[in-house]
Amino acid sequence: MFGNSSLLKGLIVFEGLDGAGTTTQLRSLEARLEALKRPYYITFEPTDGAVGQVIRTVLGGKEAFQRETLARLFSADRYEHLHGNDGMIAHLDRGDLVITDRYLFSSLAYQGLDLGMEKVWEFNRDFPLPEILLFFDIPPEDGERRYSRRDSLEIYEKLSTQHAVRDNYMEILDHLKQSDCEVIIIDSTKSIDKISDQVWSIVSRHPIVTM
Ligand SMILES: Nc1ncnc2c1ncn2[C@@H]1O[C@H](COP(=O)(O)OP(=O)(O)OP(=O)(O)O)[C@@H](O)[C@H]1O
Ligand SMILES: Cc1cn([C@H]2C[C@H](O)[C@@H](COP(=O)(O)O)O2)c(=O)[nH]c1=O
Repeated sequence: MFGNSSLLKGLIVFEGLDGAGTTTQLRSLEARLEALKRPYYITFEPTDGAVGQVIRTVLGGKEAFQRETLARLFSADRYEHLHGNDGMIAHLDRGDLVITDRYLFSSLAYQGLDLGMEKVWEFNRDFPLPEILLFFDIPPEDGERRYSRRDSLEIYEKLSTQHAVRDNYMEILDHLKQSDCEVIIIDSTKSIDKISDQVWSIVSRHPIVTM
């Protein structure tokens, strides 16, 4: 896994368990990039495109697909997210710093639970790796406390599942040592402001922000 993958300069990925705080940190990062008037594109997976909307019905429990169908849908959504007309590559070509909330590592960690990571990798092996991966690390119990405040839960938001997802993420981070992707682990139990400062200390040194 990852050994022969290419790297997309200017692409930063946020990953973590449910409730790790990636949405909160993306908002904070967006405010800082906006204030500095740096070129950026903040995005997420599953996307709000046609395939992403179908995926959301499955995550919400309204629709049930075969496990492999779901893994292939995430991969199809990602293809469009990356290569679509207004996709991540188009933004990178325009000179934007691109930050996405979740990417192929989520497929490996979550769909890997049912199918095994090697099988999921088959559907994702052609996607390039990001330049930087920020992994927002949180004990599953803390994540659960945060997402449990929501009105409705999604299919993966169960404590036992989150433990298994975290194990998969740890394996993924280990595999990434074979690649040129820079992996940074963020302690997501810290305060929102402290994490925001740490994220900014990493992102603000990127050439697209400093130039
Ligand atoms: N560092 C933090 N300390 C305490 N609470 C936090 C922290 N970061 C986020 N939260 C709170 O936890 C909840 C979940 O945060 P957020 O939506 O950012 O997580 P997420 O990683 O995007 O979750 P998911 O992937 O499940 O959508 C929110 O109520 C948010 O205010
Ligand atoms: C991209 C992607 C996501 N998932 C899962 C992970 C989360 O449980 C949800 C997305 O929820 P969020 O609150 O919007 O972060 O979907 C997945 O299983 N596989 C994937 O590839």
